[in-house]
Amino acid sequence: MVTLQKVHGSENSFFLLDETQLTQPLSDDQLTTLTQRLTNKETGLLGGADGVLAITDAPGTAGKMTVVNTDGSFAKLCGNGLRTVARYLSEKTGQTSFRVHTDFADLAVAKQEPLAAGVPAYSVEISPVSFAPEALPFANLGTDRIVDTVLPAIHPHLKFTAVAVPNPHLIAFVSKDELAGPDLERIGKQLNGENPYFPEGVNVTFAEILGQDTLFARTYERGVGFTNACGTGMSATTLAFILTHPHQAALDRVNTVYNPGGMVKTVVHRDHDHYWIELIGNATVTATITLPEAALIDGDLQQAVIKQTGEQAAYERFVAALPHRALADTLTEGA
Ligand SMILES: N[C@H](CCC[C@H](N)C(=O)O)C(=O)O
Repeated sequence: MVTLQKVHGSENSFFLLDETQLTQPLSDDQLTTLTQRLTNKETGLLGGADGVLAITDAPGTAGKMTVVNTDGSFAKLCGNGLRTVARYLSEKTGQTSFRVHTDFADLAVAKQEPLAAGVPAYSVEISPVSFAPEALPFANLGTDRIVDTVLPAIHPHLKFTAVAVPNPHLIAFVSKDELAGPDLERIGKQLNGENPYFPEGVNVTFAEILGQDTLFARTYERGVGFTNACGTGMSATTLAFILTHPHQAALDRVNTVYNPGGMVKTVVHRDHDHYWIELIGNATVTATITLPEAALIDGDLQQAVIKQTGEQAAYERFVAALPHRALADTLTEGA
């Protein structure tokens, strides 16, 4: 039998699968097929999800995280998901501070004080960070560095920042009306379909500046579409905030980022010539799913035994008490 978890960070939801339970790890094709099956909002389990987080052994770290978007594409990193993987590995190994392996870096993670009763929290390292065109990749935009830059091919007057953390992000600071308007979806769809600018797609975030060190972020994700939150997106956005609005944000200072699914904290650090971002937020397990290994491999979900954990109620109490809920509630994607 195999047990998966249904998890979320800021209501950005995933199925978490510890592949070390399996007689052999899944192939990339099997993981892609399983992800599309499990996460489908109509035919998947528990109303679907935004992706799958697969854990495998990795020498010298507590384990490796592989991220698959709901469309089956692989992602370089997932900030909200990494917090739930940190919790899973902490509870599995008893460690509270350790590293999780990804193809691009071994990332430091640590258990934090709960955000509220029944709302466990973890901090995770978001890195490596790069503004280089080949890191996103981007091309055909008339520049090899996009920081506070108008990109007429994408929007007539918004100023964008593009950064890989290491998955690709394109960020603009906008008004409240623009945040709720049609442009985010239009740009998200344009740059995640066939296009000469971001050939591998890009996560697009619009953020409203609410005050010093305080943002509201909404993301149209590569490989998913709108989600309630994007951890790497909120991390990249606070780096862009510091670079483009130096009177309202600063390195090594705590930022609060509200999103349709809740809230996270970030701190942007700079070591010599490179940035890294600390992302702190909830790691909630809403259910466990148990089924025979063969049924999992075959995508036969009929046999799945589902147990709710009861944690969602505590998370909803925490979110209900947050400021800016009115704006969030107008933007929440079905949980
Ligand atoms: N859609 C993203 C991966 C998930 C990132 C997001 N869910 C997060 O929390 O960082 C990509 O393809 O780069």
